[in-house]
Amino acid sequence: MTDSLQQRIETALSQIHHPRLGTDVVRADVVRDVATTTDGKVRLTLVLAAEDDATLVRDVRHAVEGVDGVTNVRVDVMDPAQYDAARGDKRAANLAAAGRSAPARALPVMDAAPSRPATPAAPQPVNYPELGKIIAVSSGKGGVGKSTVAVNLALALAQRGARVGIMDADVYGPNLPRMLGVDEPPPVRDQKIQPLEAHGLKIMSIGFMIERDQPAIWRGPIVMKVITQFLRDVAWGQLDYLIVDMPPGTGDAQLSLVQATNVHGGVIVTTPQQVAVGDALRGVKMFERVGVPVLGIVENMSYLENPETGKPIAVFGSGGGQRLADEVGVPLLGQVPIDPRIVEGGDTGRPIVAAEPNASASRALIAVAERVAARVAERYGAERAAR
Ligand SMILES: Nc1ncnc2c1ncn2[C@@H]1O[C@H](COP(=O)(O)OP(=O)(O)OP(=O)(O)O)[C@@H](O)[C@H]1O
Repeated sequence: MTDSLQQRIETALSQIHHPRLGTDVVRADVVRDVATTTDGKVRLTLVLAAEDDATLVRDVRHAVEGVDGVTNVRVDVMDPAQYDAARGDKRAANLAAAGRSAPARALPVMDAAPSRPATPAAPQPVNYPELGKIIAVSSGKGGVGKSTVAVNLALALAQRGARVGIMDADVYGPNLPRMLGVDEPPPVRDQKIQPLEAHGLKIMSIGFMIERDQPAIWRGPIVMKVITQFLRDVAWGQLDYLIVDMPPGTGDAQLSLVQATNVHGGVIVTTPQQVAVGDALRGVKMFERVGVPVLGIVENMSYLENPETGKPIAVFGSGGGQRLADEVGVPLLGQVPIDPRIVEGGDTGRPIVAAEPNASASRALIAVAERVAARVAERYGAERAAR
């Protein structure tokens, strides 16, 4: 079983091209130490040089996540020198075993800063009252439409008259600039970063800070620093909601992001297939572990609409989102149909709720926003007395 899982992983990885080395990542020998468990957990090390494109991290993770039988993926990123040091330095390993300063566990990294010692301690959550209610949009797996839901949820809340900011914490694939049609370095005034604005939203993205295709390897501590900076040093003004587009997955990085501040609610995005393999459930558990109330589940790509009758065609089966919601005792916030205009709008900076407000998908997303607002109001009071 383990062997065949390993083989399937290798086959999936061999489809990923390594641009700098001109071959696939398996032949390029940059994926090392692939470890699997019988329940489908995978851990591997990706060796990246400073000049490599960080999107390789996401591609590798997505490829492994897509392998049949895989339930959880963890990718540790190291540069070649770190890898050699970590593998060759027995003295450091012995020290670590003796409980003294452990060797640096390389995590995703940006820039060529010297490696820092070990994983950072869990940060103390800081309150930012001016940010309003902080809502983290997450998913157990990549590619389920988490960013799409985050962006359209933010827009629909703004259309209801709320003051809304949206922040992209997805370091491996910051999608917000493309999806919202804004992409320039944010200006800095009075030592505050000014968020960009589009469609009535204030927007901050890690994507604004790095050049497209710029070599960027991300390191855990730096990611945390960027997130803290986004919360603390951005001139958001007074908001009613800050929507955070989280990195996909349910690992330590996600937890520490949620621990940087008091998150008021989590929204889990899933597709009917992901419900079946339990990724969405893990997403719910992740929030529960750190005491973030789960506002509900959004089932995305739930069905296709029959173009003639308008009736739903359940391509991937139906009822999964509702069953999961019942199982974990949270509401199903909505079922968003498959609509090619979502892809088009995402690529051209015109999210569907803004571009086609009457489409079924938009109506579903607007209803999600209404339920989110209602759940938040139930828990914490109305978004603003005057509204
Ligand atoms: N309901 C939908 N109908 C059709 N296409 C959709 C739908 N929802 C999302 N998509 C498309 O699926 C792709 C993945 O969506 P998105 O980037 O929002 O997912 P994600 O979970 O944030 O992914 P990542 O792991 O890359 O961050 C995009 O091309 C998006 O336009």
